[in-house]
Amino acid sequence: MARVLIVEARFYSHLNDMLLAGARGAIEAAGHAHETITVPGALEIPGAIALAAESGRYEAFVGIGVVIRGETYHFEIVAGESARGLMALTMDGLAVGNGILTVEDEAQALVRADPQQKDKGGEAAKAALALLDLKARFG
Ligand SMILES: Nc1c(NC[C@H](O)[C@H](O)[C@H](O)CO)[nH]c(=O)[nH]c1=O
Ligand SMILES: CC(=O)[C@@H](O)COP(=O)(O)O
Repeated sequence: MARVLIVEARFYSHLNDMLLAGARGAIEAAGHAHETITVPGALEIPGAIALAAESGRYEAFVGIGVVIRGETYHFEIVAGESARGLMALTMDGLAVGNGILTVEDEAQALVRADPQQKDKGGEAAKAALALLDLKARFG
């Protein structure tokens, strides 16, 4: 049984609740354990995963969050840099799934957060577990 750490940026609680339900459901369906920690925003997710990875307590990680475009360039920074940070962790050999929604509006977020619709939380968890399987195969 693997221990999966979910790192959520709780910027929109109702959306995160759906994303977390999808991610947790996927992890439990695969027979693994999960723990969740919360950070202020998506920009803090990669750093939190890096810190947690150093503990050696977890075999896989899932980033969960929602970034909705506002009026300024900040959307590009938060969306792009959180994704870049997670990709850097993956390229460094960690099993990381990216469940950070980067969307234009809440309607787009709702469809993607809902486990009964696009289930991006569950998708991210499955991606992390797929990388964990590859680590076992190639490790
Ligand atoms: N606007 C959103 C943010 N912004 C906050 C940043 O992620 C970060 O916490 C801050 O810049 C301090 O470093 N975060 C989200 O997760 N979603 C947003 O829509
Ligand atoms: C993605 C964001 O940072 C966004 O929510 C911030 O809104 P604004 O660009 O209007 O400050």
